[in-house]
Amino acid sequence: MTADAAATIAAGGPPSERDRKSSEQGRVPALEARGITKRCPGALANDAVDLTLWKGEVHALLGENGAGKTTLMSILYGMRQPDAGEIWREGRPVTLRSPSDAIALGIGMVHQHFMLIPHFSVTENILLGAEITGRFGLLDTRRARAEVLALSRHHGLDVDPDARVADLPVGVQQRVEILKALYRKAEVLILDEPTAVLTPQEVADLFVVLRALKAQGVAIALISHKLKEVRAVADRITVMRAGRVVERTSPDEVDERRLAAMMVGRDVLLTVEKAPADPGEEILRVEQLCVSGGLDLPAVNVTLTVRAGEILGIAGVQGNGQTELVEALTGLRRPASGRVSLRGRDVTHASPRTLIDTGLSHIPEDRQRHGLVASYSVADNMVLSTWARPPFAHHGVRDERAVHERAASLVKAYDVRPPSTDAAVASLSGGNQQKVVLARELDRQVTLLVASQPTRGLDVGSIETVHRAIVDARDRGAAVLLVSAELDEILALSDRVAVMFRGAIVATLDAREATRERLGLLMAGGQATP
Ligand SMILES: Nc1ncnc2c1ncn2[C@@H]1O[C@H](COP(=O)(O)OP(=O)(O)OP(=O)(O)O)[C@@H](O)[C@H]1O
Repeated sequence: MTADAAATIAAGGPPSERDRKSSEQGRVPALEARGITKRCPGALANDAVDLTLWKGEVHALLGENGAGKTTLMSILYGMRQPDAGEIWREGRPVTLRSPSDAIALGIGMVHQHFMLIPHFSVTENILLGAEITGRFGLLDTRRARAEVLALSRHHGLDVDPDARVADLPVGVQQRVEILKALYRKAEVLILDEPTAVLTPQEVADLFVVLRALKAQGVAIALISHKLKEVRAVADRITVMRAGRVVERTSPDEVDERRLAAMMVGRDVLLTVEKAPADPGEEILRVEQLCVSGGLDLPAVNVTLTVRAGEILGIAGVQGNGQTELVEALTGLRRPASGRVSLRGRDVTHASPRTLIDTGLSHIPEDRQRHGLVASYSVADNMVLSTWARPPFAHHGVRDERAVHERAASLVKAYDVRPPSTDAAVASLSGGNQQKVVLARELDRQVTLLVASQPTRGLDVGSIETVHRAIVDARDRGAAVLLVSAELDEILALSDRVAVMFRGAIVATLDAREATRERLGLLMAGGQATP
């Protein structure tokens, strides 16, 4: 086994110091992928990938969008089957036909989109599919509740077993997902971009949990695009590019810049270069816009303005009304009262179509729901709002050549991979889907750009492209409203920063006065300091 492991590692690159030491000590890996290959239409998603997970380590999987990380993790969790290669669990080859096989072997996974039932309690969610029954097959809820409580105490995962999942913040819901895996006796835990939807405090809390699990011997595989976090929590790092493992390293061997370059195969600017703003006429005026929130959401009441040639960043912890505000501004939600004007024209109740015709571009927070038609091709998505007009149609007849020529040039300009205009958008990785939205929205005369979480799920190289594109739109005279839960993004791009808390804008600062600390305090409901 030890020699095999060493051979496996050698096949995909040099073994790291730790691999070597552990092999020498005769330890058996918790989980191993050996030569995993997975072909997808138009892409080799995994190409002879080797990965070794040791007990008691956090192993980060990094890679540019479309590198094959999710595919590999889905295979290790039995959701997809490889075309070639083997999976070994504690020194034995195993076959994973489904997630139930993986769970039975002590492998758990927490997906990016949680799989919990919102109206069930924490205990009910954890038990689902693994119910404890007493005599006569009846559910033993008291015992189940006690076990959930004991498990959460044992692992330091603080949750109320009786709370309704829908009432819990995202970070706590994630704890429920982790507990669900641990309840099924997971010794290997796969986490797919676990910090993408968390607030900075929730990220810190999660890392405390991960370190505790590690100390108890759990092997943790973690997909992430956030290099700072990877360096903070990982013991080892495997970097993938175009389906292959390209580097194996550890946080003490590399800095962020080097990691970024490993991921995308070139140097990446981790900061955006931009000239000071030169704001022109007022483009967007929002006056006491009231939008009613959902069941558990705050009502929104906002007043703001954005001028041509400036970026107004809206900072805030997610769930403070940003989504409702953006939906009201882009015609997706009816405001209850107030007024919105675009270049002086009242557009308070305008339809998305009218808004697009007035010069609105929108990068939506949820690209699957509001940005793309997944079953349509890349080309069709690129012309989603313009296909019935010249140059893409004449007298009601679509000009296929014009559509494909435009789509091909956008695919090239935004580096969409694979570079096909015919591929269904559903087959692209998340980051590449985002590039399609971005290309379409910026490829027209933009008066107002509303960009909501524009780089969520994107790799550092793509973030650089998106940030550049947003600053370029500003420099061409667009007014930009940027909504982001990422403080780094707000600080990097904004000329002014407004902080949203409980549905209201609690402060607006010049970007030069906005520091992480100051914004963090305001985002948590603190007072602005002079
Ligand atoms: N079901 C599928 N059909 C066609 N192509 C697919 C399918 N699943 C994955 N692919 C392709 O396989 C490659 C790897 O995708 P995967 O989702 O694993 O990447 P990733 O590294 O997780 O990317 P991201 O960071 O953007 O989530 C991509 O080129 C993707 O287009």
